[in-house]
Amino acid sequence: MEYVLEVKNLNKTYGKNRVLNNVSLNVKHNEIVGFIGPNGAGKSTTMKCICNLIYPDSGEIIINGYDLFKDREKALENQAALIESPGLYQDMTGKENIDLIARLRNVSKERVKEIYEFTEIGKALERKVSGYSMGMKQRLALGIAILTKPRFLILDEPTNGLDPTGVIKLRSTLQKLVKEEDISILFSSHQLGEVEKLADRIVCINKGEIIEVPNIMSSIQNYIIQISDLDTTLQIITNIIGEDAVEAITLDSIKFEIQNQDILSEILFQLLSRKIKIYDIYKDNVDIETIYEEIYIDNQILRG
Ligand SMILES: Nc1ncnc2c1ncn2[C@@H]1O[C@H](COP(=O)(O)OP(=O)(O)OP(=O)(O)O)[C@@H](O)[C@H]1O
Repeated sequence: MEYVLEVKNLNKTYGKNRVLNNVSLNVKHNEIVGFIGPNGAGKSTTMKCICNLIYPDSGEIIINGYDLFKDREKALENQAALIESPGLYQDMTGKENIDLIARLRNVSKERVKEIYEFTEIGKALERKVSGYSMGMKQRLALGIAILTKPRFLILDEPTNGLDPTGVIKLRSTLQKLVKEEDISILFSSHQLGEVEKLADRIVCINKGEIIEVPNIMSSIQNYIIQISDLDTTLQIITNIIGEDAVEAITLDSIKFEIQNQDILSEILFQLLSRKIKIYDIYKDNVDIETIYEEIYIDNQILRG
C-alpha cells in the first residue's frame, strides 16, 4: 500500500469561521512528513480530525486503507498519536505506565520488553514519572503509543518544551521508528530547523488551505566553490548562468545557483580547461526558512 494516510477535501467551520478549506494531504509508507504553518493556520484542527477527536463537516480520511468514518476501529488500530502533552500517570514509574497500557491492550511480554529498551530510559524506568525530564516523558509516551505496533504516528509539535539534547534525541528516536518499526509519521512544528532535518517532505497550511511548497527545494541547487583564480572563475560562471545567479562570498570562493546537473558539468569542464584549481566544491542547500519566508511573508496573496 502506497499511502498510510490519505486526507481528502476536509472542511471544518467553527461558527462562521472556516478553519479548514478543502484540506487534502497524504503520507506515504515509511515517510516522515512535516506539517508547517503560522499560528491558527489549522494544523491542530487537521490533526485532531485525523485522530477522530473532532469531526470535520465534510471530507474523507483513510488510514492504512481503512476509512476513518466508515471503519473507525480498524482505521484507529493502525494509528497512534501524541496530540497534547504526554498523558502519563505521574505517580507511577515508567515501567508501571507501560505495563498498565500493555495489559489493557493485550500486548505480549516480548513486545513490552522491546518498549522498555526503546525508551532508552534505562534504570530510571523504576522511578516515578514525576521526576522525569520532558525528553524522558516524551520517549516513554512514544513507547506506549507504539506498543500495539501502529503503522502511522501523528505528533503535534513534538519538539515543544524539549532542550537541544532532547530535540536531537527525539530526531534519532523518530528515525529509528521509521526504520525499525516500519512506521510513517506526520508531525507539526514551528521549529523550522527541526522540520528541515527530520522531514522527507513538507506540507504547508495557511488560513485553512494547503499551499504547494515551491519546488525550489528540489529544482534549485546552490553550490559553493573554492578556487585558485576568483576573477576568471567569476567570469566563466557568469557567462554560463548569468550574473544574477553568481556571487563572490570570500576572496577565494564563489556561490552560484544552477537548475540542473548538466550546467554544473559545463562549469567544471570550463574551469579545468582554463587550468583553474578547484580546492573544494559543495552543495549549499536551500534552507527551509527561505521557503517559509517565500510562502508566508513574501507572498502578497497569502498576506492579504
Ligand atoms: N474549539 C474551537 N472553537 C472555535 N475555534 C477554534 C477551535 N479550535 C480551533 N479554532 C480556531 O481554528 C483555527 C485553527 O486553529 P488550529 O489550532 O488548528 O491552528 P494551528 O495551526 O494548530 O495553530 P498553532 O500553531 O497556534 O497551534 C484558529 O483560528 C482557531 O482559533
